[in-house]
Amino acid sequence: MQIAILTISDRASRGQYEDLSGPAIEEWLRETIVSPFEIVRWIVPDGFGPVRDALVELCDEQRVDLILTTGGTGPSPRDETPEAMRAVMVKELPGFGEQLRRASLVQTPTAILSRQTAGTRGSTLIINLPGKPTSIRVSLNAVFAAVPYCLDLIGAGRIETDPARLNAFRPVSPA
Ligand SMILES: Nc1ncnc2c1ncn2[C@@H]1O[C@H](COP(=O)(O)OP(=O)(O)OP(=O)(O)O)[C@@H](O)[C@H]1O
Ligand SMILES: Nc1nc2c(c(=O)[nH]1)N[C@H]1C(S)=C(S)[C@@H](COP(=O)(O)O)O[C@H]1N2
Repeated sequence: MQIAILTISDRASRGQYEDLSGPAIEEWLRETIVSPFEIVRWIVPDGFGPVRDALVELCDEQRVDLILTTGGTGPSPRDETPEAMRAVMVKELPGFGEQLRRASLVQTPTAILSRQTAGTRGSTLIINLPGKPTSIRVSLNAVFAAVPYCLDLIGAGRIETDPARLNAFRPVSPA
């Protein structure tokens, strides 16, 4: 089971500030997932090309099971994560974006500015999170219960979570 964390930020990619969002995602995953997994961490600048190329390579060459992106989802001219997602995803899962924006609205009225979404390419699930480090926990807490079953459905690796932190929901199919 390989999980990629893709930080999308002009300034973090240039070393102008320390990437705090990628490490916040890694910390949350290490606290929550109890089955074996490896983490790959990449940082790319904003913009369509770098994000598209990173997503394609992580899906098609590295064959990771899950990609969590952070950043580039807003309306600023350089925010093109959703455009790159549209070029890369084969199936969009719009429920992720709906739930993520709803959960973040509790923190900030500007949550609706995020155009974040999720989707699959082959047996990889890609989920977008906003760039702000403080958005990470609320976002992952809001949607991750559905992630292990989604990975089962697309033929990706299996994730078990610590039930004290998060109950992964897997519907029981009738015998
Ligand atoms: N990976 C990150 N690590 C730490 N702080 C971040 C990160 N991404 C975003 N931020 C913070 O959140 C703010 C708003 O995020 P946004 O994605 O709009 O970044 P930005 O202002 O476009 O910066 P950048 O030039 O890095 O892309 C940033 O100004 C920064 O303070
Ligand atoms: N939980 C949470 N969600 C949030 C925010 C935040 O601070 N916390 N910032 C919002 C803002 S101000 C913007 S512009 C969008 C897009 O951010 P991004 O371009 O860094 O992805 O996410 C929104 N979602």
